[in-house]
Amino acid sequence: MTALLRIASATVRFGDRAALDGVDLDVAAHETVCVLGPSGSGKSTLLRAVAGLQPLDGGRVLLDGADQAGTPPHRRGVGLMFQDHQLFPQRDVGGNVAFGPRMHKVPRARRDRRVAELLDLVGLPGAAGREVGTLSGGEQQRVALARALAPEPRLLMLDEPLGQLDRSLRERLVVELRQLFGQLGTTVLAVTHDQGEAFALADRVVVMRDGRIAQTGTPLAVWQQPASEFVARFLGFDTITDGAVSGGVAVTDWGKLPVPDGTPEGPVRLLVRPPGVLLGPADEGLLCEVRARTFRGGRVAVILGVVGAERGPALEAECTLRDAPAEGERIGVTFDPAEIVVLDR
Ligand SMILES: Nc1ncnc2c1ncn2[C@@H]1O[C@H](COP(=O)(O)OP(=O)(O)OP(=O)(O)O)[C@@H](O)[C@H]1O
Repeated sequence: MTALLRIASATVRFGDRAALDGVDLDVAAHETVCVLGPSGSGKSTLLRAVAGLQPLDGGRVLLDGADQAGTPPHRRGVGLMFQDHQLFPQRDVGGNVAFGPRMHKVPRARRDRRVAELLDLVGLPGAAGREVGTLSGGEQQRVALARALAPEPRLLMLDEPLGQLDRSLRERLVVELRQLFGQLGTTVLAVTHDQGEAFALADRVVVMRDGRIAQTGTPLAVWQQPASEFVARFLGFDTITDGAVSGGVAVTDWGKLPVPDGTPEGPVRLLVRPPGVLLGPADEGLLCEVRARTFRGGRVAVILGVVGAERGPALEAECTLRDAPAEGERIGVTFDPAEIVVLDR
């Protein structure tokens, strides 16, 4: 199957620094791919290169198999929605949404029908006559989305689409967006620095670092098996330590940890995901003391120090509020081998 979008060895340099450094990425039709990464990792440059707003210094961008070199942005059939969605303030909602179809000389009656349909879809039925200045931030975002969808782009690209909205609104909109893209069969390439947003929206996530792809996979696969320390820390996992593997176990600051079958002997870097840190009575397993508790939604992150190794790295467990031990309490820790990940160095 041909990818709808193929990015092959894409390279963009600013001076002697590569903002994109040989990036390869395919996006299939109807797929939603979210590009994640810290500030400056090249996410926006990647979108701009696909849109034709940023020339490549090397490599190619293909849409439906056709090399886009020399094709100007407005002929690529891609829709773009930026963080500062920049609605036209002098036009009403309908005028904003109809902008693309008008440029493509779509007849008025069809245009009006399309505007009404799209406003229904984004949850703003009947809003065509409203002034843009009277809309809330979330409503403006929806209008920007309807405007980007109006010309029926073969690829929709979103740059921090929900960036400026408050968290609860973002969480709601991201669910709506996912439903909407599923319903329309839209192919989406989105950029965000917010992992929660990416994981909720994407069929596949791509984590970038310094202009390169650090990891790509389904949200679940990346979450459960971060490939490297960089990806693990970017996702917020800090329970990482060195170990020495021998005979199927790793000797670490946290005692002997089971490692996955096939892990080579010798030094390793290990991540213990919080669900793999199991709490029990103080006389069983590794003796730890609760240093702190942090509330995260309905769960509690329990930060543990190993008794007798106070300077060693902290462990983090995850509990329900009811099961969370109190600060200062001593408990015994055992480890679930399924949650131990060997990281690439
Ligand atoms: N026009 C430009 N001129 C010079 N350097 C640039 C230009 N555009 C981007 N860069 C540099 O390229 C690198 C990648 O930038 P890019 O905007 O793609 O990152 P990003 O991952 O989207 O970051 P953010 O999350 O902060 O938007 C950065 O180091 C940036 O400073």
